[in-house]
Amino acid sequence: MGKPPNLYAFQGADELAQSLRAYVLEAQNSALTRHKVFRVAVSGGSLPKMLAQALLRESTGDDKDKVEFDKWEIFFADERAVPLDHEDSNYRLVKEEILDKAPAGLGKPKVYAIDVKYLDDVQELADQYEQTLVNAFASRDSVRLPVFDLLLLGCGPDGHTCSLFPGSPLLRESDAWVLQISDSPKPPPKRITLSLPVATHGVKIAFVATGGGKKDIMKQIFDTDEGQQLPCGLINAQGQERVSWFVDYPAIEGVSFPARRGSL
Ligand SMILES: O=C(O)[C@H](O)[C@@H](O)[C@H](O)[C@H](O)COP(=O)(O)O
Repeated sequence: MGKPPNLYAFQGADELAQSLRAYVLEAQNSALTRHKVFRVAVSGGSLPKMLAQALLRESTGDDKDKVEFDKWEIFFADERAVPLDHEDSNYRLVKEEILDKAPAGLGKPKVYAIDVKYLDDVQELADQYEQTLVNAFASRDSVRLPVFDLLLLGCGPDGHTCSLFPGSPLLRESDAWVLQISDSPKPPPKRITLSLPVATHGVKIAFVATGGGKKDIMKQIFDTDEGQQLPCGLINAQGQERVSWFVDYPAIEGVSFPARRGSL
């Protein structure tokens, strides 16, 4: 039996962002020591904004507190089947919130967007994105699953994460790396998403969930058996101590699972 996931709770966004920065940079530094590149998967929703608040704040000047974007490879944990400049695009969100605002001194990451040639065929869009991962992570023959150094995920009010929704047959996928969805309960309906095995195999997996709107689902995920069957709960169960949640106090109001408050 491994250890349970880590639940870190903060009074407000600023404290959360500060600790999220320390956590991401620790993951970055250890990945760079291991293989000179930092491979990250990011979600949409409120995450890119919080990530910007974490990464674009002033450095402490410490050697370890340095964002090295030129060594980052950014992938999408899920993406909507829309053009890259569309208001629903997660790529656009990450670009506008983080990349366009990053000072030049941090360097430029390599960003793996979806291939918009395939927008009309979501299965092909998913297959092509899987091929992008195959190429980026070397040949699939030698890699059973792509192992991201860090996955940065959000948690929906129904317990979904990436575009893996509660009760979806996609949760039973054990082979494919990237899946298509044509009837997402959260609009827009057409999306691609990493599969559960890929989402749970990260070296580190972080969830960011803030606001009182998350407290009911947080209670379910952390305090009930049924919650462990929800997509976020499945990642908690399989990822164990590799999973860390960054939440604010309103999001864990009434949650019994022990949270570490105020710092990592
Ligand atoms: O593209 C998406 O729809 C997201 O990747 C989705 O999985 C998101 O992370 C959650 O819905 C939480 O969203 P919030 O952080 O905005 O609550």
